[in-house]
Amino acid sequence: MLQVYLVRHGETQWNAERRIQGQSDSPLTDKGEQQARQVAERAKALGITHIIASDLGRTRRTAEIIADVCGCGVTLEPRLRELDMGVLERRHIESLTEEEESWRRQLVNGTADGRIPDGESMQELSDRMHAALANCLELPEGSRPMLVSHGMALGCLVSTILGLPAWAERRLRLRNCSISRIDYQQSPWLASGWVVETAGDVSHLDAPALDELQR
Ligand SMILES: O=C(O)[C@H](O)COP(=O)(O)O
Repeated sequence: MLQVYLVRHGETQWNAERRIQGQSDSPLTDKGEQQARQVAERAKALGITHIIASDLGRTRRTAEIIADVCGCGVTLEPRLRELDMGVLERRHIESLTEEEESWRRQLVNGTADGRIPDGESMQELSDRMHAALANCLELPEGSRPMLVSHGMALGCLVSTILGLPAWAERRLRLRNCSISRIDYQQSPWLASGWVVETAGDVSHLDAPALDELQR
């Protein structure tokens, strides 16, 4: 049975400032670096063999820290990027006009084909995340990969594995440096294929990220 571990990157400067990132980027905070080091220790204990990361800076940095401790390389996978948040990227979430907030709420409240102007729909996000995940099935027998990605991207992947439509209301919170596990299996008691074993585990972290305090 193939186990795939999913990690959201460490806390960034814009996470802390509640600024929309999407496919724009900001550096990890000191806490984000600390979180990444704690994920790395858990990854080593789990016997992670491959680190596959979104090519954005915050995920690359998180992956590098994990890979250094696990002694493996990092493969960059652009399909693991965060949802493209279009014209609202870089904007502080409290600064949005009513119309701009309505665009963002379409993504949060579940609207088929909802998107921010110049951005991506949740269905488009789901399609590319599942394509990136499917590549893990090509890894050598006995591999144990860890995918380093983003909050909405991983939330969409886990939700769709559970059978929700990509545009379903967002009700799964994945904290910075949380670890989720999905298995590809043929158990007689579960649907064949991908199943969710754990979601959003933060037991390896010793301090909440700012976004936990803000929400
Ligand atoms: O700000 C965003 O774009 C997302 O809501 C969170 O993205 P992140 O997981 O890359 O921080």
